[in-house]
Order: sequence, then structure tokens, then C-alpha cells
Amino acid sequence: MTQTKIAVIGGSGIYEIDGLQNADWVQVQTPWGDPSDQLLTGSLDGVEMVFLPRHGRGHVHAPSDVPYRANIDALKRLGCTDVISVSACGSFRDEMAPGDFVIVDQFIDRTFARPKSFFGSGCVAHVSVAHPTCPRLGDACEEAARDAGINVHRGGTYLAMEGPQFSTLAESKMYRESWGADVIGMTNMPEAKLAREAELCYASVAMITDYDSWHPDHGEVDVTAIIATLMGNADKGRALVSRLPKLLGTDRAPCPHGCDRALEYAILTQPDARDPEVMAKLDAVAGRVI
Ligand SMILES: CSC[C@H]1O[C@H](OP(=O)(O)O)[C@H](O)[C@@H]1O
Ligand SMILES: Nc1ncnc2[nH]cnc12
Repeated sequence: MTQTKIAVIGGSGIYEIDGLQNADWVQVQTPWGDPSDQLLTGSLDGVEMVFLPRHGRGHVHAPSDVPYRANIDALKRLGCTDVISVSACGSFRDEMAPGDFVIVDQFIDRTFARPKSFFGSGCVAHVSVAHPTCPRLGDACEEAARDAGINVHRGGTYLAMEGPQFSTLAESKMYRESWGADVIGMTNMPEAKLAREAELCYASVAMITDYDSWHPDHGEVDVTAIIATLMGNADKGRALVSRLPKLLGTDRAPCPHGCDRALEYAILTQPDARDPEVMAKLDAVAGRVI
């Protein structure tokens, strides 16, 4: 048994969470640079919590420039076991309406301008992301959402686009009709892949703000409308988060889906061929296996 430590990465509209006991903003240094901001540590219902605003307080980091590796490294370094990402998203489905939440379980990664791995030459590793989210953590998010009275959908494919512009109409229709995506955002990749490399359970809660641009009755996506929906969603997101500690508890059994053992057989570079400088940077994320 290990101690649960829940990390929450807050997306657009969520820059802090309330109600933490012994709340303290702490600076964490990582070999991958500075995280998006200081991290808010504390506890809720006896469970350790860490909150990180993905875009920084004041929304300073664009989706392409979010320091995804530093963020995940910092959460791992602080001893987090589970990561819940809470993100503003567009919807490709009539039934996934603005104000609804979706517990995402799959991704299509269309990002191309961000570092995507902690590993590389000097220490090569290949983890599986066939199932990129943790069903156990997804269960807790679903239950928390239902308990908070949120209209929640279990399962959905999140298309991660580079941004910062929204999609063209042709792209929006293609993602929806040909690719089968359910929601769209700009930040969950490479975040989810990095969480897997760091052996962290990861769940993604998509808070729907708009219908992107495909919907014949809703016109094109517009940031003013997004912001109006975002505020109500942020309150619901915080209500969901506040219910998680009781659901997850303090004592954490090994992940039944193996998220916390993802690196077990993933590193291919032989110990005597590993680059010491590269290995030093992996002290937190791969510390269990190197
Ligand atoms: C506010 S609209 C676009 C912006 O919102 C989402 O951010 P996050 O995923 O951090 O909630 C989306 O991915 C874009 O970055
Ligand atoms: N339609 C959309 N496309 C990309 N990111 C979003 N974030 C919120 N709505 C979005």
C-alpha cells in the first residue's frame, strides 16, 4: 500500500482550488525547466492534494508552450500517485452539450510542436499508450461528477490539436465524421503520454464549452461564448474535485491496470550504454526502475 496523493491539473478557467487544509504554494525545480506555476499543496478529507494551473495563474502559457514535461516531473517529484486533468473542450456530438462533462478514455494526438517524451537518445524507452487513461481513476471521476449533479458522459475520444487557432470547418467535420472524435482541445497531449511514462494514473475530465464549428445550429466556435460557459463549468469542476479524496481514500492499492508499472520492461537501452546526463534527468519519473 502507498499513500494516495492526488494531483489536479486545472485548465482554462481553473487557476486555483479552495478548501485545502495547510494550503501552500510551492516552487518545484525540475530537470525539464520550470513548471507552469508554483504548485498548491495541502490536504482534503485527510488525503494529500497538489494543484497545478496548466496555463499558470493569469493564463500566461499558450497550449503549445505549456511546459508539459516539467509539470509531470514536478507532480511525480512531489510524490503524486494520480493525476486528474480538468480541461475546457469543444464537442463533436449533439448529446455532449455545453455544460456537460466527458470522462475521456482515448486520444488522437494531432500536436506537432511540443516535446513528447522524457526519453530519447541515451535512454530509449517505449511505453504502451493503447489505453492512455486509468479506468480506476475514471470511475472515481464519474462517481464524483454524478454526486455533484453534473451531466457526465463516460468514455469519449479527445482530439488534441496544436492550436492556438480553433479548427477550420473542414477539419471540424473531418474529426467528427471520419475520425470519430467526440471532443477537441489543445492540451491533453502530450500530457497523458508523459503521465504514463512517469507511471502516474491519469484521467481526463473534459468540460464542454462549445460545439466547435461543425454544428449547423450553433455557428462557429467563439471565445466569448466559451468564456461564458467556462465560468459555470469551473464551479462544477471544483465540485467534482472536492469529492475525489473521499472516493480515492488515503491508502492506495497498486493500479489494477498497471499504470504505476508502465516502465517495467520499457527501457531498451542497456544499463552500460545509458548516458549518465540523460539518466540524471530521469531521477524522478523513472526512479523506480533505474
Ligand atoms: C479557452 S478556449 C481554448 C483553450 O482552452 C483549453 O485549455 P485547457 O485544455 O487547458 O482547459 C483548450 O485546450 C485551449 O488551450
Ligand atoms: N472548440 C475547441 N477547440 C479546441 N480547443 C477548445 N477548447 C474549448 N473549446 C475548444
